[in-house]
This record gives sequence, structure tokens and C-alpha cells, in this order.
Amino acid sequence: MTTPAAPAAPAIEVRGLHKKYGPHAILHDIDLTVQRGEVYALTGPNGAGKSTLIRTVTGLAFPSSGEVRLLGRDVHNDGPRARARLGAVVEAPARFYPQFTGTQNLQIHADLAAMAPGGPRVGKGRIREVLALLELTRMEGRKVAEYSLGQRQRLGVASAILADPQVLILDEPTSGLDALSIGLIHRIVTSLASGGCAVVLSTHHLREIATYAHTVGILTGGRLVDTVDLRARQAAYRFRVDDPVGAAGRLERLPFVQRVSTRTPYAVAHLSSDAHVPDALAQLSAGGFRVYEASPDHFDLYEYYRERVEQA
Ligand SMILES: Nc1ncnc2c1ncn2[C@@H]1O[C@H](COP(=O)(O)OP(=O)(O)OP(=O)(O)O)[C@@H](O)[C@H]1O
Repeated sequence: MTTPAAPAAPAIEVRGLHKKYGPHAILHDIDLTVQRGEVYALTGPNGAGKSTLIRTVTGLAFPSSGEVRLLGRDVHNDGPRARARLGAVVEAPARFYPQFTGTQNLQIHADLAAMAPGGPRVGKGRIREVLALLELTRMEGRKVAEYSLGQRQRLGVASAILADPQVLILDEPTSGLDALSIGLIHRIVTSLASGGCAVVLSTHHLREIATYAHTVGILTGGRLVDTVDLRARQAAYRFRVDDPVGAAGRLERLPFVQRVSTRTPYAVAHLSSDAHVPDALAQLSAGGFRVYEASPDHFDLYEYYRERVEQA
């Protein structure tokens, strides 16, 4: 008998995951948690293991050891229930029956989903709705064989969100898409997450992802070497000063400064609000530090990623 999932369980929990293909270790000791409403971007060099991790998290591949839980249920031992509220695209572009139309393919997808225990019912109205959301209404009656690569990619996302998932996992959802379609996917992902859906997507587009992901996991050589909380990296200011270490020490003691670091020639401070920039400047000046520049310190995910992958 299956025990009911605890209501507060994270959307995705991966614990001590190892994966081998034959003698080759592909994933090493992966731990990760994704909360409901969180957008988690998985990135890393070619061959790092992103697709393997995604396939294992969705239950398509089995771990050599470790476990994966979706909404509190073990995806490898309680698969149909664990996946009941999962939407996923695990290969790009997703596979469809080329001789059937977009609508027919989504209907097949809906029928299959409904057969799973606790599987959702999807009406024809919802099929039309997701096709419209992905801007595929014009193509809905055409055979998938006639779809462009980007249109098939969007149909994949349509099928993944069809049954209103609580966990959405997308392997490279924006590869091959034009700029406007990429924006469309971002808006859909953001809107689902604000409704409580947990989203994991793999990507190589760091500057794009920095604008809307909450968390970025950096995978290299099969190890998750860093998890970057992008929300914690907002509202930082950098002060170019003659003595960054001394200036950081002075800033650190101020009540409106949450955190400081140095990046020569800068002292970088996370302020509780922009309104305190003049106060920080006044304090630095009172401390005898010469300030040459004060500006917002935008976190450069690309630079951070490059350093992290090179160090690993
Ligand atoms: N079925 C398989 N059998 C054996 N090795 C595999 C298999 N699938 C993947 N691999 C190996 O696992 C490693 C990770 O591959 P994976 O596709 O997960 O990387 P990735 O990070 O998604 O790469 P990319 O960014 O190029 O898509 C690679 O060395 C690959 O050769």
C-alpha cells in the first residue's frame, strides 16, 4: 500500500544520486531540491550529464543508487503516482506521430495521461487553449510532419503543460527557437511557476535564464558543483575605492548592509534598499576612503559560470 505524500514535501528531491552506463560513471552523488513555485535552471558543458539527470528525475532512466521523489513520491518505485502531476519534454524536439495533426497528437497524449492512476482528464477546450498559448492555432489541423523544428518544439511544451502539471521538466526547451518564441516560453514558465508549479529546465542560454530563473544548478563532469540562488544576488552595489578590504569592513558594520564582499578594486555591498546608497557613500567618506565610483552590481551569471566550470 502506498502512503499518502506529505503535503509539505518539496516538488523535487534528489538524494545521493549516482548513475553509471556500463563501467562509466555519468552522475556522481547528486543532491538537489526544487520547491513548488521555483524555476530551477540546470546548466553545464556538453556531456556534463544534464539530459541523463533529467531522464533519471523523470523516471525514464534508473539510478545506480540514490533516489528521486516528485511531490513526495519515489519516481522509480511509485512511478505512475509520482508522475501523475508531471509534465515533461525530455528530448528536443519531442516525439510525435508525424501522420497526425497537432490536435490529434495532443488528444493521444491526453488519453494516455488519463489512463494512469489518478491521471488528469483533459478536455478538448484545454487542447485548444494550450495550442493557442504556444501560438500554434494556425497549425492545429496540420500534420506534425509539416511542422518546422521550432513548431514541434513548441508542440512539445504544449503537451507538457496540457494536464496542468505541478512539476514541469524541460530538456533544452528553447534550443532551435527564434527570439520571440524564446520569450513566449519564458512567459509560460514564469506564469506556471507563479501559480505554484515547480519548473526544471536545462539550458545553455545563461544570460536569458538569469532574467527569470530563481536557481541555477551548475553540472560539470557529472557533479553538481554549485547551486546559485539568483534571488539572493539582487540589489547589490559596488564601490570602487582605494582600499576595498578596509571599505568592506566599514560597510559591514552598518545596519542597512546585509552582506559585503570584495572584488578588487571594488567593495560590494548588499543593501536593504537603494535609498541607502547615499548613506553608504557618506560613511565611506567619513571613514577616509576615497570613492571613485558607485554603481549597481549586476550579477554576471556567464562570468560566474565560466569561473566555476574552469575551477572544477
Ligand atoms: N545511453 C547511454 N549510454 C552510454 N553513455 C551515455 C548514454 N547517454 C549518455 N551517455 C553519456 O553520458 C554523458 C552525459 O551525457 P548527457 O547527454 O547527459 O550530457 P548533457 O549535459 O545533456 O550534454 P549536452 O549539453 O551535449 O546535451 C556523456 O558522456 C554521454 O556520452
